[in-house]
Amino acid sequence: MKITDIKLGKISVPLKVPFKTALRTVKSIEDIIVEIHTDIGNIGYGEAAPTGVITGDTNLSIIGAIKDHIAPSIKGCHIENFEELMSKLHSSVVGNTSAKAAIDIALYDLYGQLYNTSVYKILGGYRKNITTDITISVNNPDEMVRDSINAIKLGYKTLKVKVGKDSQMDIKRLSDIRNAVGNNIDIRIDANQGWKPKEAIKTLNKMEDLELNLELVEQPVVAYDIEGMKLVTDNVNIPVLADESVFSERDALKILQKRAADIINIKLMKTGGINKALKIMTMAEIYDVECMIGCMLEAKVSVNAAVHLAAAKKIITKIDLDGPVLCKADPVIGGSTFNNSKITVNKEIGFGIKYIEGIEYI
Ligand SMILES: C[C@H](N)C(=O)N[C@@H](CCC(=O)O)C(=O)O
Ligand SMILES: [Mg+2]
Repeated sequence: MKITDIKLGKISVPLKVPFKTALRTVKSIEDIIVEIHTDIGNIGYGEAAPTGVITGDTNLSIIGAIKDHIAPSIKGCHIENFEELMSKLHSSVVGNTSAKAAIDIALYDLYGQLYNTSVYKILGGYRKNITTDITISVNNPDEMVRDSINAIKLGYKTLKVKVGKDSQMDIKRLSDIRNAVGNNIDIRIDANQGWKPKEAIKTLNKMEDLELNLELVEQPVVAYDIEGMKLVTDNVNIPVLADESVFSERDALKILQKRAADIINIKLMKTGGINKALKIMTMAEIYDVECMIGCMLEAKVSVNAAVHLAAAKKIITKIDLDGPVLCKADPVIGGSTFNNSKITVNKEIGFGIKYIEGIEYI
């Protein structure tokens, strides 16, 4: 199965409500779709999300990286030579992890098609069903309480509450939400790099004193401050999860060796796809550290790939794959089933993506 062409397009999918974090506010998903075509008519689908404030990737940089660097290095190659393809993909250009993720996903799709097997089975086939949390955007406390109650009515048992804009107000946000939802709901919080290390320690210890019963705190401090994150990890009881601090295997190794965080959040847009994510998971296994699998604001093509990875691997114990359920509509035909918090991995060959509505080809 030989790669003959790589086509690119854009999709635009409005969100149900604006998505707000300490880093950005977004009203719609504007992602790049990749189609890798082959000489025998198979197509592999991938998706890249332009999360400039986290990955540095924009739609124009994604298009440029694929057109100018990645496509020329993999066109004409055979899917059978998968290891070689991965090596060419990752050495074609530095950085550009979202562009690489889209290509990696499309290549895994074709690899599954080549061997007539669903990707999650090739990767390990650990389980068929997973349960995601849902993000509660950072807003005024009343709005966040309302959004939390609405999420619980839909059956969500875990809320991922965005904080990090004002630590005093964050304590009120969390107190109000915990009061409103009771103690049977898991609450994890994500500061998206918004606090200073000492501020994070003070805020998290206060939240503990108030018995807010938080499952974990995600990326309390700025991504590059590994010492600061370790300081937080060593001085609070709430488990610390490294998100923006871990893109590469080297980043993960540093965090693991220093014991700077308790859990690692793996996202395909940070690792550059499944192949690199697998290496981070193996390191986490060696250090006996659990992993979350997360997503950026992504539609179902790339989130479906993350579902396959999560379904395949035991080391992933926490799921944050709510991208598709935050959207007003789903333009992707095929793939896993998203029924609010319940996700069932699909069994079709490859990733099972059949068609994507409304692609504007570039
Ligand atoms: C969408 C997911 N629940 C999430 O919060 N992901 C990121 C932020 C993604 C973005 O800004 O697109 C995270 O920080 O965990
Ligand atoms: Mg995060």
